[in-house]
Amino acid sequence: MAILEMENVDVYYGNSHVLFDLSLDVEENEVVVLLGRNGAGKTTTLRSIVGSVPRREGRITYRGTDIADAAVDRISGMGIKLVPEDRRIFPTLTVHENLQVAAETAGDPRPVEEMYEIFPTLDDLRDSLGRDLSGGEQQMLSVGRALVQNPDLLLLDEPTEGLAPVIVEDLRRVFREIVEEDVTVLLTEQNVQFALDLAERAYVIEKGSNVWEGSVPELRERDDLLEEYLSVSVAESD
Ligand SMILES: Nc1ncnc2c1ncn2[C@@H]1O[C@H](COP(=O)(O)OP(=O)(O)OP(=O)(O)O)[C@@H](O)[C@H]1O
Repeated sequence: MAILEMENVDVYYGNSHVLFDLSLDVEENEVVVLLGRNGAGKTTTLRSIVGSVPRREGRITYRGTDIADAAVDRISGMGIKLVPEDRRIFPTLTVHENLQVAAETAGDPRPVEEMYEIFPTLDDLRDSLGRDLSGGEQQMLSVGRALVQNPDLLLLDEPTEGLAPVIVEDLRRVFREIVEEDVTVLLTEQNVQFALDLAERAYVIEKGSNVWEGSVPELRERDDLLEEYLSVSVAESD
């Protein structure tokens, strides 16, 4: 059963029309990836789900409740947590404090210590300030801050952006463990290889519109789509 449903959604920034009749759904315990080039509308789609940009047309429902006009706090309170592209950790708090603050603001948090089991790298950095972490460590902390809040649906916006390949490899291992925990995830990615490795189902969007949806194994066979909309070859995505 779909827990999140977006139907025929249109979003504007001022007069600029950015999402056109966009539809997608995410089922419980599924990992779904939203793929598309720079500027395709991936971030805007996630923002419309969490309520930070209003939709002008269309329906967005979460577990059967209409959330299209709901406030950001209410949507967060329903268990939808976004890890934004810019990570937004607290630079002057330690790793441990960052996790504690996130846990304290959640209704039903997980124990902070569990985050150190998922991210052993963070365990060694408990007393380090957020601003002193590398990009990969910040990304782990940012995901840890969302996970400690025990999300019902985790939205990840380009988690590998700007990270060195060796760090992406590390993240891939950690994310695999996370998705095996039965968390429901909708992620956006430009790193097709990373995305196809984690997700079960994919949507491809171009200029704010759906151009394809299907299973990841099907997408791997679609060299034409990967080249046309994502500028990668099948060989690169293997
Ligand atoms: N705050 C804003 N005001 C006006 N236009 C915006 C704003 N944010 C994004 N846009 C425009 O909306 C379109 C979709 O942007 P969006 O960030 O959703 O794409 P994306 O697929 O996430 O790409 P990226 O990988 O660059 O983040 C782009 O044309 C972008 O320039």
